[in-house]
Amino acid sequence: MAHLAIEGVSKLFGTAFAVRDFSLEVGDGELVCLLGPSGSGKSTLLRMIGGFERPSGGTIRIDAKDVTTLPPERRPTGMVFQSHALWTHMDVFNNIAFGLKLRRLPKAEIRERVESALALVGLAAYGRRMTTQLSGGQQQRVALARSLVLEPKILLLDEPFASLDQHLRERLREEVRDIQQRLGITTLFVTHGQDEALALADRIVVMRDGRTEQIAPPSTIYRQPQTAFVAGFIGSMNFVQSRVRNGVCEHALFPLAVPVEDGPVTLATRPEALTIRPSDRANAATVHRVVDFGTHKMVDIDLADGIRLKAMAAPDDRSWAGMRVEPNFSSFFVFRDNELVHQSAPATGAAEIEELLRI
Ligand SMILES: Nc1ncnc2c1ncn2[C@@H]1O[C@H](COP(=O)(O)OP(=O)(O)OP(=O)(O)O)[C@@H](O)[C@H]1O
Repeated sequence: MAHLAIEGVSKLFGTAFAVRDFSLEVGDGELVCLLGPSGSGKSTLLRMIGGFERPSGGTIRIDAKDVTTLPPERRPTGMVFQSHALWTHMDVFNNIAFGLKLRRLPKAEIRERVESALALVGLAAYGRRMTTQLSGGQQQRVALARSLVLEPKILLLDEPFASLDQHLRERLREEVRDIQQRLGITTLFVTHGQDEALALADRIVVMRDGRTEQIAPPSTIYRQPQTAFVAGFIGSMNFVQSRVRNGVCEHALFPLAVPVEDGPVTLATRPEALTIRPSDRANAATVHRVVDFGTHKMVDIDLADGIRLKAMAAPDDRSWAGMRVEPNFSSFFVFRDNELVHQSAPATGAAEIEELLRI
């Protein structure tokens, strides 16, 4: 178990910041996901924590000890990369034992620790296999065991399952979560998959251009996004450019009262917070497309002014195809210059979020 404190860390490559003034504390046994688009600085940050990259500024502490300039082998961290780089001339056992042999541990202890690491990742019977005779998922499990066998205080995972198919990825991430909880190991997990972050994390750090957009537990990130970027990056979101005049967000079809200063705003609402009802108003929206997911229907509607919104409808027999409808927002967000300036009454319930994640 370990506590990680990152304070004002930056990384410059030439004149460009890959990570800028980044701060984060990760508690004992916590699993934090770094989530963000390609190039947002996730890997660079992880590599700095692991000692593979030296920060241009700031400090990194593990259990109050400053490790900012220590090389990887002198840090209590273990890193698993996207490409596992196993040794092909060694069998699974020796791949995992390698780090322990470097530490000159007694043979019996090495055997015991490798065997328990193999059991932990579900490969107890594979010690004598060559790594070339393993599937992609098994190879990633070996890479994980190779890290865990060194008993790191902090586990760093850089998109470890990115090259695997969806089904296997889901299974392995559940296994990692189980192992992580069983060992109580402080973990940072880099991903650009929002499902992965929502499924795994105690807290999510949403990154953009080397900076933090928001740090919060998954349900808060989903239900109370603090920026338009976070709102659009996690889950499905409808955005409508609008303007507030005298406390009303003006739109012909859905004028909404919003207590913010006059001026341009971005209105945002999740599909599950947008209901539709049949309408014969002259400027009613028309249903463009209906996709039936079994648990619910996703209905694309076109407003008279060319805006397309996604609404969620009940999985009943009603055919919305081609109908004229009126939208109704049960909850919405208002952003100005990327910042949240207003959120209507509580957003969607946990059951709806779960349903959404099953899509
Ligand atoms: N060794 C390097 N030299 C120069 N620029 C680099 C180097 N490593 C990373 N960068 C740049 O730093 C920025 C952040 O890269 P990084 O790999 O940390 O992003 P990422 O969020 O992990 O992206 P991805 O999801 O694609 O892995 C990018 O603009 C990248 O081009």
